[in-house]
Amino acid sequence: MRLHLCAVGRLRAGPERDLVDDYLQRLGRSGRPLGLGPVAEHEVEDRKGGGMAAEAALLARTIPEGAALCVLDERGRLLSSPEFAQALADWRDAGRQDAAFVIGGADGLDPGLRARADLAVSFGRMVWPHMLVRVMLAEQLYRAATILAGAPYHRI
Ligand SMILES: C[S@@+](CC[C@H](N)C(=O)[O-])C[C@H]1O[C@@H](n2cnc3c(N)ncnc32)[C@H](O)[C@@H]1O
Repeated sequence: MRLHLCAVGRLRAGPERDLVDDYLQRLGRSGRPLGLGPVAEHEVEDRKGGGMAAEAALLARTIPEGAALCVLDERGRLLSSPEFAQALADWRDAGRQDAAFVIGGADGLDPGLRARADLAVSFGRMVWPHMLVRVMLAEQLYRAATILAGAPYHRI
């Protein structure tokens, strides 16, 4: 199952970029034997001030047809890392070819896109900047792969 990180906004060179690159590289290696990956990042930017709806239209173009859709949203479900890993395994085992993980922009995610999601995941009730959410998502995807592989990275 191919994995897609779809985000509003560009992650410029810096510590967050380095962390995302590191976790995605590790995910690429750990995920391959599990049938998870490759991982692709898609960044969109609406320069015309069209708001959430315009961003949703740009994001929608990056989400492959039939992909399992997971949105990141502070109003979403609070999952443990093993529960998140299980969601990935369930989509893979159900024969999904793609899974897309979507991070919104400054105003959040368009309600229509949120309504389409198979899963809305919250990293807590506080609002995080989109670039930190991308780092945390990359780490949780890598952690999920290690959990599914039975590797010792996730110790609890
Ligand atoms: C700066 S936040 C936007 C917050 C916006 N006020 C809202 O209502 O969604 C940018 C994006 O980061 C993600 N995000 C921020 N905090 C989050 C959290 N606690 N859990 C999951 N995703 C979060 C969401 O995808 C959000 O659209």
